[in-house]
Amino acid sequence: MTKPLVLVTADVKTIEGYNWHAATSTYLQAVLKGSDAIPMILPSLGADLDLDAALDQVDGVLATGSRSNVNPELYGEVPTEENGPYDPSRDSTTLPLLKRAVERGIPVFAICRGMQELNVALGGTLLTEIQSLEGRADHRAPTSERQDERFRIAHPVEVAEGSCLATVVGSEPFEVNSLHRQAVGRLGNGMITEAEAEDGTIEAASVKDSAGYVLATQWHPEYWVSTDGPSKKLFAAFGDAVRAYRVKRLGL
Ligand SMILES: N[C@@H](CCC(=O)NCCCC(=O)O)C(=O)O
Repeated sequence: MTKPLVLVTADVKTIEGYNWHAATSTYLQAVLKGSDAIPMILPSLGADLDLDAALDQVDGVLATGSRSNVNPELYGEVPTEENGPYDPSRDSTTLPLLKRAVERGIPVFAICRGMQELNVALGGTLLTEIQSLEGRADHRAPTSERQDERFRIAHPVEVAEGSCLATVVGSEPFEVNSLHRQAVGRLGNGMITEAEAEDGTIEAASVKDSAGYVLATQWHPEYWVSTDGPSKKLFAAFGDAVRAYRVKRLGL
C-alpha cells in the first residue's frame, strides 16, 4: 500500500521581507519516521483554501505547536499586546481545518497550539498566561539557547482512566515536556480530558464519540519521538489511524 499523506499546519512568518508558510522539521520528521507517513505542509491561506478539496486527498492532519497564540477574539476575549504574538492566517486556516477533519472522521493529532486550536474550533476557551494564575505551575519552556534543554522533560501527567490516551500509552503516569503559556479553559463541544498535570492543567484531550481518531496533547511528543516511549507510541498510533483511513478512503 502507498504511504498515507498527512497535512501539517503552517505558521506564517516574515523572513527577509517575504511571508513564509512554515513548519519545523521536528513535526515533519515525526510524521515521516514516527508514523511512517508522508508529511505535506498545508499553507495557511485561510478562506482562499478549499479545505474539503484538500481533505479529500489526505489521510490525516497534524496540527503543530507554535510560539504564537490563538487570537482571544476567537473565544470571546480581548487580545492584548503581552498575550501575543498572534498568527491570524494560521488561525483562519487551522481552526476550520480541524473542525472539518473531526466532522469527516479524518484522523487528527493536535499538539500544543494545535490542541488549543482544536478546543477553540469546537467552541471551547483558553486560559492565558497560566503561570500567573493562582494554583497553576509555570508551564513555560526553560530559558535556553539549546532546543534539547527547552524541550526537556518537565513534569508528570496523570492519564484519565479508560481514555484513548490510556489505550495508546497505558494508564500509568509519565513525564512530558512543557513549552506553553496557555491552556484549555472550557472544553469545546464533545472534548474530553485525557490527561492532567498536577496543577489541574488539561494536558491531553480527545473528542467523545468522534467518527475518527482524534488525540490532542499539550506537550510535544514530536521532539523526542525517536527515544521516548510514550512519544513513539503516540506517533505509531497516529500512523495506524491514517493507514486505516487510507484503506477506507481509497477502498483498498
Ligand atoms: N503559544 C501557545 C502554544 C504553545 C506551543 O505550541 N508551544 C510550542 C512552542 C515551541 C517553542 O517554543 O519553540 C502557548 O504558549 O500556550
